[in-house]
Amino acid sequence: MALLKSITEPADLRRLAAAQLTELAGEIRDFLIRTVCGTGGHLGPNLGVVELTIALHRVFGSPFDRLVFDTGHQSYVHKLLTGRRSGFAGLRQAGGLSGYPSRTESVHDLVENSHASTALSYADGLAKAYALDGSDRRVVAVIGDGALTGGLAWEALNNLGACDRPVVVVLNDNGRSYEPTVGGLAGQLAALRRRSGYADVLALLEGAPERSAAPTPSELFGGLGLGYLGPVDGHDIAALEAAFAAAREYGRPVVVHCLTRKGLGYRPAETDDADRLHSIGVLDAATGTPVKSERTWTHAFSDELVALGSERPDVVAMSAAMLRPTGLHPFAVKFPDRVYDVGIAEQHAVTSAAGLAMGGKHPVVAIYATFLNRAFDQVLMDVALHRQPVTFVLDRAGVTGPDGPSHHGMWDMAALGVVPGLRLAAPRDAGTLREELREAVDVTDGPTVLRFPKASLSDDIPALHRVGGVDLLRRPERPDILLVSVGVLAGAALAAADELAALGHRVTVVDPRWVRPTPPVLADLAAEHRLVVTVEDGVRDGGVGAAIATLLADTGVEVPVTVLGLPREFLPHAGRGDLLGRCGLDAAGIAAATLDSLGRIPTATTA
Ligand SMILES: Cc1ncc(C[n+]2csc(CCOP(=O)(O)OP(=O)(O)O)c2C)c(N)n1
Ligand SMILES: CC(=O)[C@@H](O)[C@H](O)COP(=O)(O)O
Ligand SMILES: [Mg+2]
Repeated sequence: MALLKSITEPADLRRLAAAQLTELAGEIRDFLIRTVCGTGGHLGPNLGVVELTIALHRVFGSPFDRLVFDTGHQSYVHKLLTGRRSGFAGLRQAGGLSGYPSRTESVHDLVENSHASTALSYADGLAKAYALDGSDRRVVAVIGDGALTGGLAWEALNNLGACDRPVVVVLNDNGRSYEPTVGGLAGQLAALRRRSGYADVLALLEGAPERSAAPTPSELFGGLGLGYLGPVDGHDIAALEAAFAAAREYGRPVVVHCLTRKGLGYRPAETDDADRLHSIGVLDAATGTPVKSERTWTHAFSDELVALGSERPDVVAMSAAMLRPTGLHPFAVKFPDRVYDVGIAEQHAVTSAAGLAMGGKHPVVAIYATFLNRAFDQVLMDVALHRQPVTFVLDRAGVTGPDGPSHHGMWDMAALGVVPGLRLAAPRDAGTLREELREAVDVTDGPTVLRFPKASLSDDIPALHRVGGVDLLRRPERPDILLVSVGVLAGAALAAADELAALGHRVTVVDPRWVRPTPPVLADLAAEHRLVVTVEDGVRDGGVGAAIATLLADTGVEVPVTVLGLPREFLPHAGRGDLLGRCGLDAAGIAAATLDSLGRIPTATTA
């Protein structure tokens, strides 16, 4: 590790000889395998960009020249080369290194958002700003072939193709998102990958007559007005440096097409046909096998969807390049012609689902809660306006944990709560997940949404009985507090009720199940208590609890409501339980907030 330890800033790279660069690449791979297997993270993607990142930092002068990493999951090597090796022991842990670029960590980092397909737009804007300042700073956007399937990237390419600003687009083409990249673009890139090597393309660009018979370097990009250099061997540092140096002087936007291999240098990743160990938990580094495997909410959804698929031939499934992470793979195996992977294209996924519904199908769009944010208009105007029966299954809802602020799925219940005709359920356990999924696909006149966390499953929580669609989980004699728990927080709510009961309080606990729109029966239940407390793992403002307070106000039920939820903040990366506790959404926090509210109820109204 001597060479890696000697690199504290990119300038240190430029004094290394070629042989040392190869040795450094080996040290970086060893370091990544050893540390990321111990912490979890994006091992496969980062093993694929070792040489590419070394070459980038040798040719471009970060932070004067700006490097923008699309999605940012492949920025570990960049972090190692910019002085953050010592932080990797705490990767993606509370107070530790972020798994994505972080402006507070380094001046070399720019974009923290882990949502794909944004880098080219940032680059376009940065280049415009530098052009206005008369600066000759270069802007380099590193984008994967998967991220290039996102529509936003093509909006940016359309603009870049018409300008003469010095933007370098480094296309990190490993042929995969998680799975092999899909769509017509994948075919085009595959054709380009099969072309001769980089030197041939340079000769072509220089117009050497013997090359004139070859096709133009890239109809894909050239046709848009962008330069194209490549394909380049993405693991040959000298070739990469030559291409980047040519790109740096190109004078207008140019794509450098780099061919890389995801997971290179770690056999379990290189041989993993699923997703080249794209995003891993803690692994046994020697074998590449997970240290622990547990049954999660995703498994419960996956199994029930397969069962539904056998009963309902109209049910089809859709993913935005995340077939396995969202649990759709078993459905795809059993019903290969009824599952669609549209690439990293959530907006297209939603509107295409509206089309499928108009065609008589019932699409189930499986997507991480945070990634649906970018398709809000499509849910609102393409699905709900037309009252189309599309079911959205939002995995990673609530606090996800290690992936940090742009991954927490905390906005859905507030954002989707304003969509007319949309119904949203928050199951509390596997049993209610199965039940509510079936209820959702039976809805024929509008969108339905289910949301559940990135978590292992606990035991099912039985209901005493159901009233107005709401499950009563606890119902003491002469209750004084109504505790409304949303989804997975039912366990914490019941534990809080136990703590309050030990202090003599009598707490009714209910699970609304379908939380948007607000079940009217909650007004009747509230009227029987002297305090209502709502708890949800979604943003508090405009969330479920706020809507319940509005219901009570609209129906004249004058019972105080305490709304507990996530703050309107970007929450850091940390353990999920730790973050929920910090936000007062564990049993102790719920009990304390309830006692505090009780203490503020004027005694005149005390029963
Ligand atoms: C909008 C959005 N959808 C989905 C994801 C999940 N995701 C993270 S990385 C990734 C694959 C990225 O593939 P690529 O851009 O080719 O990068 P590679 O991992 O191959 O280096 C996906 C789908 C995301 N980050 N953002
Ligand atoms: C970068 C990205 O968006 C995904 O790779 C994400 O990190 C996966 O999250 P999970 O590990 O929770 O599936
Ligand atoms: Mg890729």
